[in-house]
Amino acid sequence: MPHNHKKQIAKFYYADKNLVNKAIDVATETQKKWDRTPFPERLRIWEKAASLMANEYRAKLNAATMLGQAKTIIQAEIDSAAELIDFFRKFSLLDLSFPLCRINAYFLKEATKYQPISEDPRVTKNSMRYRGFDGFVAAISPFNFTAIGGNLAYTPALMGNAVLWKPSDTALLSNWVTFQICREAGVPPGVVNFVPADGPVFGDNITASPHLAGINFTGSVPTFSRLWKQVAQNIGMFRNFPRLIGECGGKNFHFIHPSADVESVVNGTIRSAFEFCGQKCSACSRMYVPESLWPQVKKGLLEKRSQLKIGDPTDVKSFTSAVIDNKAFDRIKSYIDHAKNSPNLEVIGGGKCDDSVGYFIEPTIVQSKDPLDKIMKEEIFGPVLSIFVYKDSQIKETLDIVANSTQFALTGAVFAQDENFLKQAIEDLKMTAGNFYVNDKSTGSVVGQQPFGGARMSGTNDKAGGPHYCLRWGNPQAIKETFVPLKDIEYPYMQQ
Ligand SMILES: NC(=O)c1ccc[n+]([C@@H]2O[C@H](COP(=O)([O-])OP(=O)(O)OC[C@H]3O[C@@H](n4cnc5c(N)ncnc54)[C@H](O)[C@@H]3O)[C@@H](O)[C@H]2O)c1
Ligand SMILES: N[C@@H](CCC=O)C(=O)O
Repeated sequence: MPHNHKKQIAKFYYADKNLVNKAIDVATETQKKWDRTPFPERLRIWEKAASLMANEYRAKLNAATMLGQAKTIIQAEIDSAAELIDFFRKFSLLDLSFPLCRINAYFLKEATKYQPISEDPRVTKNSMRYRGFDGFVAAISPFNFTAIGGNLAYTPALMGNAVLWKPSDTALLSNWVTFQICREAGVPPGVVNFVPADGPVFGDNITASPHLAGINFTGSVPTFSRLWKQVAQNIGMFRNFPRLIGECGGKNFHFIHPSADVESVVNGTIRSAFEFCGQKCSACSRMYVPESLWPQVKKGLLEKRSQLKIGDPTDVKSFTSAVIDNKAFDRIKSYIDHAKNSPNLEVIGGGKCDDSVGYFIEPTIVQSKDPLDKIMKEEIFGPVLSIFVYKDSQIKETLDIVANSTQFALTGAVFAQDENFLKQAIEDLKMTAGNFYVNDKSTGSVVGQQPFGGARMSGTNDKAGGPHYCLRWGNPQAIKETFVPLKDIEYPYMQQ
């Protein structure tokens, strides 16, 4: 769908301040009833939604993701089929009240089966139950993963919350399809409220409501920082301390050791940097290569890059398509222009940008003589890979630059066959990534296998797709029941 057409549809359906506030009222009211819906019933609905996504609506979801977000066939399948279904099915197997256990969900059950100690069950019974929050949760999702939108809105809902889901302007179609499927599966009206809106209109109004109980955000650092500040400014006004979860950007690295397998390095880097035009928060965007391997790595990267077909996402031969919109096009192009104009930088592959029929940017490789140039430090969120070639004698110093030159800590990878080096690198780079890869690319986490999230300015690291994530949306209540009469106010030592 051409972007300006999407914008027109979006404007037509955008919620204004009054509609956002109406949705808040509906959610706050619905929460009370929804929270009383027993877990087995909620689980049946989630299972049904996953089944609809996996069968009847799989093609529709994938097509919506391809048309709306310009994902190729394989990228759409990874996202709006596989990952979205995994979020629903793996989380829906989290059964808090019945001993239903399946292999994929066993770790979730382990995390939630804890019950407090009851020293003498004839006298007292202690238990813990999970409620939703006393208010509403705002789920604010990014354009780049249909699955992330589904997870942000429906995991809090599974835990008993009522949600306002604000989709991204540029992912409306697939997110709407997800919402419709969930309604068909039986999620009652008012539990998840689909509220397309201008970002600031939505953000300003939810943070002005006393009923805001949580924000489940994925997107850029500036947007999350703004929301956090607004919550802080209004802190005396809320009924709860709103729970803030935010997964943000990255400047993800591939560090190559002289002992690395060059073929893995080349293939892993091309895929990580250029799949979906580098518009994955985990995409490799900076790379550090030793001088001794540079001729082979450079040859491999340039050869593979030149074979990539960039075109219509519905063409099975396309590796990637256009970037998401004109704003992204301008931002990415400005970094490529910077590379073309800077004496420290050289564009060694790609570099062409053409917005005549779509926002097309060639997969671009830039070599930087300066490891601290902004192109090596800032998130670009596009198909631009920046490379610093280091002297083999300066591994330690280069690792230090990898660890401390950006504000982010989302994903990173080291490639090496030398086991002693790997042991050392895992320690030296400990704080650089929430998701760390050894001899593998920095993208492609799978729900339940590599729980996802970064620290530092990359986010609150609550690990979507892992056992702890659900608990962040639960509001546990400890209950003590006493079975013997309370007969006295005197303490035992007074009775002698
Ligand atoms: N860490 C992760 O798991 C992860 C995953 C995907 C994307 N991302 C990050 O997301 C970014 C790309 O996504 P994007 O371009 O959609 O991000 P964005 O920050 O521009 O938008 C995210 C969402 O916030 C909304 N928004 C904008 N201004 C707002 C405001 N003032 N109040 C409330 N909501 C507002 C947008 O409309 C959108 O729905 C990148 O930085 C990427 O790294 C991170
Ligand atoms: N699950 C994704 C990360 C999502 C970010 O956009 C990956 O690891 O590729």
